[in-house]
Amino acid sequence: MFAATKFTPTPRKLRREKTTLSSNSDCDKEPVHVYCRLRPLSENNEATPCVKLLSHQELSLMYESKGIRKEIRYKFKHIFTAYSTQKEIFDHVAYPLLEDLMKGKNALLFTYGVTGSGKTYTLTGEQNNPGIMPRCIDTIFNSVGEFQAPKFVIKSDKMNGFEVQTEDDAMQDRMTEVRAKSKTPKSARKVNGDRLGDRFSYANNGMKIPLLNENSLYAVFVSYIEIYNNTVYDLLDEPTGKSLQNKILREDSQKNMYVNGVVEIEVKSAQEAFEIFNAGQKRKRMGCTALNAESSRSHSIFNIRVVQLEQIMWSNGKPTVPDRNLITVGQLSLVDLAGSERTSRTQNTGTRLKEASSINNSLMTLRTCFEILRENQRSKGNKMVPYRDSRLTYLFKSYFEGEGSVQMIVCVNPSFDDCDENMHVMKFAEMSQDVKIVKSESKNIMKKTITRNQTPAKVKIGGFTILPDIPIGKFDIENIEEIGTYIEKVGRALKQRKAKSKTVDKEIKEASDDFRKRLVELNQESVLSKTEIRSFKQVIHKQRQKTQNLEIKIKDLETVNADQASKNDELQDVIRSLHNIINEKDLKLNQNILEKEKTKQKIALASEKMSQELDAKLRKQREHLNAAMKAKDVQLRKVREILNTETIVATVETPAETENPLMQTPKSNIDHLHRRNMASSTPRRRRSRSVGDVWLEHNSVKPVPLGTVLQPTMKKRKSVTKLTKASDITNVKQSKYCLLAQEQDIDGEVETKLYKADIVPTCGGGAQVIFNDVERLRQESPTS
Ligand SMILES: Nc1ncnc2c1ncn2[C@@H]1O[C@H](COP(=O)(O)OP(=O)(O)OP(=O)(O)O)[C@@H](O)[C@H]1O
Repeated sequence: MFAATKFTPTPRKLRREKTTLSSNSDCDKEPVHVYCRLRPLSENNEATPCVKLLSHQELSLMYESKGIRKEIRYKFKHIFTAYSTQKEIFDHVAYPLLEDLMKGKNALLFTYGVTGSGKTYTLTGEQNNPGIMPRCIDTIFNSVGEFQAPKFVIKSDKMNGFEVQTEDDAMQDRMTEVRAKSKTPKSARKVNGDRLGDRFSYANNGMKIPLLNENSLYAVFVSYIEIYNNTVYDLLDEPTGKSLQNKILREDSQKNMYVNGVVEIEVKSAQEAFEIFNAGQKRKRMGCTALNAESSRSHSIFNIRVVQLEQIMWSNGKPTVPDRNLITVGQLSLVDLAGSERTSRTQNTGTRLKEASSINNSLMTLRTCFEILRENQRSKGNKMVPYRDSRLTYLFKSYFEGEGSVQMIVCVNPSFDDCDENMHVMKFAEMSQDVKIVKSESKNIMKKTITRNQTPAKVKIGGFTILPDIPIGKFDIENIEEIGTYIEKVGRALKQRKAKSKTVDKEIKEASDDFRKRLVELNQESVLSKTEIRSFKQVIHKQRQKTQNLEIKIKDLETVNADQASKNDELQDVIRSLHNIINEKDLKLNQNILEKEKTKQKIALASEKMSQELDAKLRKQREHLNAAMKAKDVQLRKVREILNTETIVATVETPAETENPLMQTPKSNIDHLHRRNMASSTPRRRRSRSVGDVWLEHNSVKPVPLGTVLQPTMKKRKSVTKLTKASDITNVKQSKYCLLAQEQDIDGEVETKLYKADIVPTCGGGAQVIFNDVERLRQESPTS
């Protein structure tokens, strides 16, 4: 039964799907590199593009919103213009990935963009203008050249691992392949190996990657799969019937995703690789849409794996695979994503519509995964990344969660028709640049090569064929017959010895060969063991160094800790003394508060006493003043009574005064009576009872001239328009007050009112205004 060691590439740390948290520090990570490629505008497009290049790393996208032209800026690692060549893109983006690949590192490169934006053109290119993939193949084969391992020494186990077998076994496999080929009719020779009928080629770019280790042999493997309507198909698989069988995705023991049972072909030349790619390309689902005559309807993934077999022995210019060797595997996945498309633009229906919705769904999941990864990395969160929502993201999980470089080329058609979709693409691209991926490390794995029929070399010690002895006879020297018989015996023995000596020689030669072989084996084993020991020693040395560093760090930390502890003690002392000071201050403060309280109480008592005394004094003074006021009021009343009596007397007794046209308002009932008596005999006249008085005439507004016959007599008067201060009234010279008011009645006639009053001084030094008369002067038109 076939027996071989299995190798699974680059073991990575165990990862949980749910988390992005790993022990890797940020310096072990690098962001997703995002490049942008602008394609030339197609001839039937408008002359002005919707993209303006600002620098090699920045562009602005013009768009219209509510009739207003706006622009948004986006930044990329590098922007390739419509004039950039395929070679420039390869040199800038893919060549560094190939350098890593040859060192056993992993990388994922994918093109992303709107349908028809140039993703396939960038990745595959055209026969006379090859894209990234053919250039990669050429560069790999130019580099490995004569350092290729004989075919089938390394074999894919179709489970993401490799088997290493001896040259003899590899030779047997090669013979089987030749026999199988000769039996297969030419028409049926499709993918595996010979595709002579399909001479698909690209011009060799002549580029090389300097090899690090010339004691290594290399084997290049390719596989080609597509994800169509969220189902995985192997494009290099033989179709069962008309269609390809769908494949399932699996995780290997190292938690790396792989396509179960995928056909992985060892290719020995670039030409062979192109033919295999071309065969797969023919099976890839393409379709004609309104936006692209050759639109990819699926996501396609072309995998290149370079396996490096180290510690090869060279004898007579030929490599020999030893029993044990170091093996390194690097993987480059070139992914041509199907383009996002809006049904409103493509007007797809039926199958195309289903394809479009599946494409858009998987791209949406890719965006969501990136968003959550970024969010988790930013907030150190642990949100579930929905890799399993789409086969595309599930397959790439190893890259996003594990190790490797992830690079994206965003393809942009700068037509205004694509503007809206380009905006979404660029938004995603910009966001992706924030996602960080753990850098890939090349790792060597020690592998033992086991032959299928392993029979360890045996060293023959002893047990050689024994030569017959030469008989020693006793005979009589004179007896010739006895001598003859003895000679015959010796001759026979010699003959036998001679016959057997060849066998013995052969046996000795075999034994010495075995011994030499065993010695070589032991030597090889000791060399390998020495290498192993050396590598173990290196590991131990590194570990020791790490331990020493850690010990130094621990010591440093302990010192820092001790310093901190002493500082802490000092600070505690300071805190304690501060507490004491605070307590003392608190005590003083409390005493002060107590004293203040006492003083307040004293003041309150004193002020209460004083206010009581003042109240008593005030009460006495008030009583005293009230008594004085009452006495004065009595006196005043008496004076007023006397004055009133004098006025009546004066009005009755002075005849001359009856002719006086002065109007005087009667004050008492007596005066009224008197006036009524006079009305029948004398014309209605009024006069002031105090001709000599000084009037304070208060005209708030300038009065309309009266123009009447009867005029108020105020010989001595002081006219004011406003009473502004108390002295206007209290002036002792003024004894009369007259307020003049005019108003118009409904007929437009003016009525003048004179409100007359006495100004009586009060005992407090003020004055009382006592109104006692109103004179109305009213003019009436004879017609009214
Ligand atoms: N940089 C370029 N220079 C010249 N022609 C280009 C360029 N990019 C794309 N094209 C042309 O544009 C057309 C569409 O390109 P391509 O098929 O690569 O688009 P795509 O993004 O892969 O589309 P889909 O997502 O539909 O598969 C092709 O005819 C291609 O030759």
